Amino acid sequence: MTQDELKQAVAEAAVNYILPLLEDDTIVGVGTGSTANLFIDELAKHKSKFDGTVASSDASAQRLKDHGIPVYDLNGVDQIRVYVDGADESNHHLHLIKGGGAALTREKIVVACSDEFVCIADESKLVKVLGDFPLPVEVIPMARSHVARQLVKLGGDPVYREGVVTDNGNHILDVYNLEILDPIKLETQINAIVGVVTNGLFAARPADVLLLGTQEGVKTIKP
Ligand SMILES: O=C[C@H](O)[C@H](O)[C@H](O)COP(=O)(O)O
Repeated sequence: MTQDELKQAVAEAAVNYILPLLEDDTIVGVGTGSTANLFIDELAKHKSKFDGTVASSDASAQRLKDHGIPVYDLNGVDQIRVYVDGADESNHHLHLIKGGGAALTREKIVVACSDEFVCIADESKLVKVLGDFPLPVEVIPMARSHVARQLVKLGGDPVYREGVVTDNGNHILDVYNLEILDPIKLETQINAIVGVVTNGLFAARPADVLLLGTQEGVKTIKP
């Protein structure tokens, strides 16, 4: 199977995973990226079985609306039953790196409001140690150089993602050459730098389940 076929398989598996959770008043949290897009397309086939969604990006919100699926403002929603999203890397504890599509902050906010986080990814994303994928950090624009200097002190090589403005109006630094042996500690350290909005480590609140697309089928991995 190609990588795209593996992504399609996990998108379908995610819908099958959440179907028993859906009731008339259920709100589904929806992530961002190519894998999440396939999930949205599969979810649309069941749009009569739940209330609506909260999206983690303007792009996903638009795709959901194009399918006729209601998208709610997070501030008007009490409870998100389940959040489904892709990742750039996952270790075996389901600590993740996310933000390759610059949606990390809204993703982390929606995860924080969700009862369960289902991560969907093809097998190329599962790693022993996080950090081969450069860690995205969303920064307030005027703080970009200051934050970059602090990230160098933490051992990384930050690179400004030129031309990218997040949905929140901020910039992204991609931090190369980190060997992330303690993801929870590094997530906390980077978030403590003044000017950082958030970073792409999802370790303090990891995924609850990883549906991993492999050549042997979709595997369900729990920490
Ligand atoms: O900001 C983007 C998100 O964190 C994505 O979930 C992540 O980059 C994975 O995207 P894809 O499914 O396209 O590999």
